[in-house]
Amino acid sequence: MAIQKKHGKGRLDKWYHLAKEKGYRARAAFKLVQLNKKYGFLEKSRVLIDLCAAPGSWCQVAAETMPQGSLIIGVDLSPIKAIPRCITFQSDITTDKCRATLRSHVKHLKCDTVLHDGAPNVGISWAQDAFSQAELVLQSMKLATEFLKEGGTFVTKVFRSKDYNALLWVFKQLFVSVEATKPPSSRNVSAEIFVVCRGYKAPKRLDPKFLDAKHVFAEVQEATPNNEAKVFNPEKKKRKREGYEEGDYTQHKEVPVSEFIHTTDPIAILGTVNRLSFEQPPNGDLALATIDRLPETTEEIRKCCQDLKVLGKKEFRTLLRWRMKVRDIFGMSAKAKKAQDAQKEAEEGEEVAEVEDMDEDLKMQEQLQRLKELNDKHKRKERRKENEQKQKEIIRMQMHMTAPFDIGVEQNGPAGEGAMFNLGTADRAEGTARVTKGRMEDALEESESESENEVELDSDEDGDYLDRELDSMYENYQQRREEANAKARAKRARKEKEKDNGWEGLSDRGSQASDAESDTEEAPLQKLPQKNGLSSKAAMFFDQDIFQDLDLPDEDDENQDRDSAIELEDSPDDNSQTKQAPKKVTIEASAKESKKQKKQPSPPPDTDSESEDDIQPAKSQQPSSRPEDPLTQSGHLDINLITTEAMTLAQSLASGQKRSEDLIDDSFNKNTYIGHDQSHLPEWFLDDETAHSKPHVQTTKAAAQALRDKLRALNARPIKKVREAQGRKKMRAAARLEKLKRKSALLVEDEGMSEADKAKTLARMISRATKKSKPKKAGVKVVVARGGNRGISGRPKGVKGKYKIVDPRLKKDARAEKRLKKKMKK
Ligand SMILES: C[S@@+](CC[C@H](N)C(=O)[O-])C[C@H]1O[C@@H](n2cnc3c(N)ncnc32)[C@H](O)[C@@H]1O
Repeated sequence: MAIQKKHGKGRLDKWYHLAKEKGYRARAAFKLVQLNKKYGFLEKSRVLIDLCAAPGSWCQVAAETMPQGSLIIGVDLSPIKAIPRCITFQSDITTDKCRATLRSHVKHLKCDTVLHDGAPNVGISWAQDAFSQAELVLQSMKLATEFLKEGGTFVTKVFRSKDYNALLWVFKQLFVSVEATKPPSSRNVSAEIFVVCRGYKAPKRLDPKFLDAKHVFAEVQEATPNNEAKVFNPEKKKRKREGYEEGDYTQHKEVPVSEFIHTTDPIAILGTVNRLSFEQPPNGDLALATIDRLPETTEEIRKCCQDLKVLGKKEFRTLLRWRMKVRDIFGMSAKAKKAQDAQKEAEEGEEVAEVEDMDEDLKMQEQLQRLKELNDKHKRKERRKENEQKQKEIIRMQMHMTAPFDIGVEQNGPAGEGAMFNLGTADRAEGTARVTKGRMEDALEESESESENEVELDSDEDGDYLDRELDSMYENYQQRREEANAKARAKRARKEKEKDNGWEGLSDRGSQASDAESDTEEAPLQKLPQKNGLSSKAAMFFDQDIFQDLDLPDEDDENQDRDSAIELEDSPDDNSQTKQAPKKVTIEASAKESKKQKKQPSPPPDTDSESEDDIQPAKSQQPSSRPEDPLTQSGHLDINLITTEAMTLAQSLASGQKRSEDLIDDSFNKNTYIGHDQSHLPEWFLDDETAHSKPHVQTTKAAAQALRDKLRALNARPIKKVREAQGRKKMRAAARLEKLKRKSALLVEDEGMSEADKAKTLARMISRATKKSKPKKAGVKVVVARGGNRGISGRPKGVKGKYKIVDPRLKKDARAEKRLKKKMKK
């Protein structure tokens, strides 16, 4: 019998509930009830044998239906709980023992009916797996022929299979009437059929071939079994609707454990065998005894060996692992053999090259590989950091924030012990020129090629291991912050963009410069300002952006430069000029200007200076050449104060609290020029500095209030569209008035008209001209009865004035009607 889950689908059908209600042990009881209803054999029977009777529901039905005092004997592989008026015992119906027991119960009597409802339980217990269904039927029929009286009935279950016809043929030889039927209580999905054989012919002599499976069932070649699939995918086992394998009479296969250990194909054994036995054969097996005694042979292993058919993947793996261990112990594995050979050779005194086990070797290699990768990763990180530092230095140098000697360019030797970026090394490799040209790729290449040296140089001995740790921790912290905070992400992106832009701009400039001076390949530090005999440090200092804006007038053209963006007002007595100051000092404009200048690097400073000794900072651009003029086309200044700081400044300038010179003075502060080398400072420190180390700009309440008022007034203004519409209206009214004036003048001059008519016409014209257009009549609002408005009575929500609720189909229907009419016309 195939295993059926108690709570499987379809299991708890009406027959199940009915059986429970009636007190039958199985729903199968109704199959017999229905068969008997159709053929009526139970009522006539006095002696009945029920083969494969457990749990005993057929016996129950028989006991209920058969006449009082009838003999009912039930036999099964499984134990059957006692049933009133029934004799039951546990036995295999295919054995002689069972036949003998039956004989002992039946004694001299002959049976009226033999029932057989057996089905081998494949994969549950070896004993139940012994015979295929068809063979079991044949066995049961063998018993039936022995115990049935002439005219007796044999009821058996058969599965639809290729053996079915052969079985029927045999039945027909022995019985007068053979009928196959499927009672309603038998599930449709089940392949079972019940064959009711009536009128046993009771031949005096029965050809044994009739009951020999070999002769009855045709031999069918079996396909090669896939043992691995059986072992590792037991759950994928297909249910055998067509009965069970043939030709294998002893389906229960048992092999000694020692065979499993010895075999070269353990999976085949696990897939085909039912049990691995620890039982000693009659002549004894030493290997088996040893395996049995091994500590590796645990209780779990023994249990697994008991019944292989019920094992899962995990258990099979356990068994295979155990086999490997035992083979190692017995010296049967390749590993053990190698070790043995080595030992043997060593004993023989020969020189033995020790060959390590392959697995160990691999493990070692893997470990080494891992270590190497770790090391490489660390090195790569170090290199990246170095390159970043170099990049920063170069940018700073390009921006003239660092004097060459700060980074050791002016020195011939290395820049010192603790220098992060050793240009001396780069110089040796002809890298300085390229570096100063802004060719970062080259510098990177260079640094790559020198990576090994650098790594060595920058070892932990340099004492900055902790710094690096701190840096990496800070990097991690920033990453975490960026992940959690979109603002931080945006800031980072901005920073990176700025970095990129800055670099490109500088590269361009650098490349332009290098183009200009392309003849000299080796032009070290071409961009370093060397003008007017200034020391490179001084030139660098005055080359900063901040000096580009500053137009220090020459004594000659001092008076001509009054139109420059920031005008120096030297004469406080000149009131008119002082009053004009806020207009002339365009804070926003100059801010924009300086920003622009930052973006567009100023052209190289003029070297045609007259005096070589004078400190001659770069001239600022003349107003005419400025891309943005603070004066608009209308001649007004484009002043747009949008920050409190700007407003404060403007107010203080307007009220005379501050002069433009003060502004210039204020712009020189500790944050203006970062002359010192910051390359050694950690990133987290620099970040913090950029965030907080800024000049503090004073703001006043009055400025804030003025800005607020300004914005309020701005907000109170109608929007452009409305203003335009209002203007158009005014224009139209003016045009109408003009027309009226012209007409009235003509009217007055008309002599043909009486004064009364003139007055009338004039009044009409005036009333027409001043007549306001009637306000549009509020129409009826159409509300479609859809969504929340469906089926409502009363005013729909949010609808004011007149309304009409319309059906959503109204429009479509109206259209359809139109269409129909059109068709009809045609
Ligand atoms: C479907 S059940 C029988 C149900 C039973 N007719 C009833 O009314 O409860 C099939 C039974 O056949 C039994 N069986 C299978 N092979 C057997 C064998 N070789 N000898 C005895 N019983 C066997 C199984 O133990 C199982 O209990």
